[in-house]
Order: sequence, then C-alpha cells, then structure tokens
Amino acid sequence: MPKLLVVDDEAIICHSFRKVFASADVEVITAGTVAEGRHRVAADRPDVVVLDLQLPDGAGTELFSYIRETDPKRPVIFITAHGTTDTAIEAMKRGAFDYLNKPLDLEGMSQLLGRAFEAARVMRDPAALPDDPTTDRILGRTPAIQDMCKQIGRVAGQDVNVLILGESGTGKELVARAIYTHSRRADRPFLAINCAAIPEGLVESELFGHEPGAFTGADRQRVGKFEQCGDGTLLLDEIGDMPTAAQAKMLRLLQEQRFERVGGSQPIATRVRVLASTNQDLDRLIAAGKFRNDLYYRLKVVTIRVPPLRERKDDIPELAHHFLFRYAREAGKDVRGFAPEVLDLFQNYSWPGNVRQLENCVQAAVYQISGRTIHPTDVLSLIDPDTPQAQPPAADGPPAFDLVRTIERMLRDGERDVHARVVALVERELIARTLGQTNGHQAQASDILGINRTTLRRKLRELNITLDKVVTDRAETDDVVS
Ligand SMILES: Nc1ncnc2c1ncn2[C@@H]1O[C@H](COP(=O)(O)OP(=O)(O)OP(=O)(O)O)[C@@H](O)[C@H]1O
Repeated sequence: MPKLLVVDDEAIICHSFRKVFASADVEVITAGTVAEGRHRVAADRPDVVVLDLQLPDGAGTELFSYIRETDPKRPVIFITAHGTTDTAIEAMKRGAFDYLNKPLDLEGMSQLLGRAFEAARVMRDPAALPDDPTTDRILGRTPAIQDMCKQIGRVAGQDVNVLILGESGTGKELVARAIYTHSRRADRPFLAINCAAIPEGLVESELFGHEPGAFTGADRQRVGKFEQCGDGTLLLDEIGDMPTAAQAKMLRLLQEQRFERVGGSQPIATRVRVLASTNQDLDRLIAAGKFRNDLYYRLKVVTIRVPPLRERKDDIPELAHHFLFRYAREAGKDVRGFAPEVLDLFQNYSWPGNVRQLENCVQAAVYQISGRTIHPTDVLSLIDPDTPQAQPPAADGPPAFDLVRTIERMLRDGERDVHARVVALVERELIARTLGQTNGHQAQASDILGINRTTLRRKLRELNITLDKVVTDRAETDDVVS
C-alpha cells in the first residue's frame, strides 16, 4: 500500500489528509515537527511527503534538504501559508514536486497527490530490459522487440534526446522508463507531462513556468517542469499535441539549453534530458502545418519505433500469461491459465489497442471468472467484435471447441457457472454455423433455428458474433433490435 507522510503541526491538516485518503488504499502517517518527520522518513520510507514550511522546531526546508540527501527522487509537496510562497518556489527550484496553498482545496489536493504517487511509482518501479529479472520488464522475444531493446540499450547511456514513436498502447511509456532506468541519470528525477491532457493555454506555463502577471490569472510566479526536473529526465508524452508557441520555445531550449519563463526575460539554463513520444504521424502534422519541421529534426536524431502487437504476435502468449498472473495475484484469485482456444483467438485478433488492450482484456477476464481457467466465452465480449479476425470460425472450418473435453476440463478445474458458460459456448457455435450455412441470411437462420429474428439479433449481440457476409435485406435493416 502506498505511504504518505504528512508533516504539519496543525492537527486539522493531518486529519484532512487522513479523511481524503481513508478509502483510497493509502497509508497516511503524520508527524508534527522536523525531528519527528526526519525519524518517520527514515523508519517508514514514505512514497510521498507533504511538508509544512513552518514547523515548531524549524523550517520545513530543513527536512526537505535531509530528504533530498537521502532520496533525491521522493516527491515532496510543500504546504504554504500566506506569505511563504516564495520559499516554496525556491524549494521547487531545488526539486520539490509541487506546493499546496492553505486553506487546502480537497479536490486539488487529491489530484496533486495522485500525480505524486504516480511519479513515485514510475521512479520506484524501474522498467527493465528483458534479460533483467527485476520489476516491470519489457516482455517479448520476437526479433521486432529484441531489436527495439538493443536500441534502448545503445541510447540509454548516451545523453541524447530520444523520440519514441508507436501506436497507442504499444509500450512507449515503458520504453521511456527503460531508457531512464538504464541511463546515467537513473538516480535523478523522471517526470512526465502529457501535452494532450493539459489545456492548450497552459502547456507553456506547465513546461517553462511563468512570472507574475504573465497572463490573466498568473498572480504568482510558477516554476515549470524543466526547472523542477533539474538534471533529470523529462518525458514529453503526446508531443504531436504540443501547441505551436510551446513548440517554438522547445526548439530554442533544445538548441541552446536555455529557456525563459512565460512573461520572463531572464534566460534559465537547463540540463534536462528530453524524451518525447507520440502515436501521431508527425510527417502528416508537419504537412498540415501543425508541427514544426525544425523541431521534428531536432527530436528525431535518435528515434525508437515501438512495433504494434499485430507485428509481433508470437509475443502474445508470454504477455497474456504475464498479465494473467499479475492480475490473479492482485485479485487474490487462483486463476491458472488459458484454454488453448483463447490463445488461438488472441493470436488471430488484430489488437488495435495493442498491449494495453490485451492487458485490459486479460485483467477483465480474471476479475469476472469464477474458475481457474479463462475460456473463449470469458474474453469474446472483451474483444472488439468489428475486427474481422475476431469472428468465429467459418461453418466448414475445424470445430472451435470439443464440447466433451471442455465440459470435462471445467469440472476437473472446479469451475463455477458451468451451465451458463457451456450453454453460451454451444449457442455461439450453433448460431455461427447456422449463419455460415445460410450465408449470413438472418431470416433463413431464424427459421432453421426456430427462434424469431429479434431473439437471433439479441443473441448475436450478447454472444458477440460477427459475420463475414451478412445478407441484410431492407426489412431486416428496419428491424428493431431488442
Ligand atoms: N513489451 C511489453 N512488456 C510488458 N508490458 C508491456 C509491454 N508493452 C506495453 N506493456 C504494458 O502495456 C500497457 C500500455 O503501455 P504504455 O502505457 O507504455 O503504452 P503507450 O504506447 O505509452 O500508450 P499511449 O500512447 O496510449 O500513451 C502498460 O501497462 C505497459 O506496462
């Protein structure tokens, strides 16, 4: 369970944090003085620290210095009272994660803490290359993924900026973390910013900070991610969505290793290593005038392409088992494996959402089943039925499953809900094959099956049956699906 240490002498503040995180599976530890805070940091090793600037036996910045010395990566958030913001900004320049103003806004506070826990997780759980037995490994043995890992190994130790390209869910963030983990900056911070998730007008300020009065609402100075990151690594996720003004500033930063805060005129030097990633086609964005060509050329000196899952299907069984064991452990369930038909189904599917979709599919199946084995009926509704590869086998193809073997296995594995699941398997097979015989003609299939068309359509939807050739006459198109 993640641990949060709150160092504040006001009981009401400590109480607010306990209340906000009561239901969030976060252990909240509190301390009222610098000395006690120091003890708690050493004894409890919290993931995130929230620190009041003014404590009875000294300044919060004293404790902050101690934390920076012992673990420079641990996110620290300051609580500032009126008039202490400048000190908080100074702390940000020395690498604090952020600061909260009193009185505390509970919603803003829980969002900020969520980001801090995520940053702590990313830095704590290093992403590793396949031959490294630790933590979040990049799994896969296909040549495509092995080549990618070799490339990561080659560039990680060099201090160059890297552009990571790949479809959504292919593992770009994992690649960025692996580069960081294997770099000389692994003991420095790793921060990520998603350019698509920040309102356009705020991206510049988020990255470079701003001076008071830089724009309406900028009443105080703000330190941006580049200053905050020090000599760490910054991932600019979804860089294709970076607004044009921020792109111009980024270009200058990459050329000169300097930037100015928004509304400021004093150049600030930076040593941050920049990793950028996108799932967009940057060439197309350049052609459309949405992305700067010169910035692209600066970024793409070292480019890593993360292959889509459909181009490395041989990795699917390993990934699927990895997610199965991970989520079975998380759910506290004794799920042991996949029926062979499931792996066939996975191999024949195109996975438009890539590894993330496979992960979500396995996770959902693990959570919803009651037995020890995942069967086709447990995953079919989780795979996009419109993708041709997800279709049931043709009527004249090999049998999709052996009914007797399947029933025997379910009983042997001590599975539950056996009746509903076997009936669904049989129904699916029967309907798919009947429609195969009628060449997709639903009216004829209803006649053969002896069920009305509305029921047939409902079953098609419930059982996720899609058809190669559905003969849809006008009357059928007008039917209402119940
Ligand atoms: N090769 C891999 N081995 C193990 N896990 C992987 C692999 N590739 C991706 N994953 C897992 O798949 C999920 C999605 O990966 P990630 O978030 O890195 O994708 P992404 O390309 O950054 O996605 P997006 O473009 O949507 O942000 C994560 O949980 C990640 O750990």
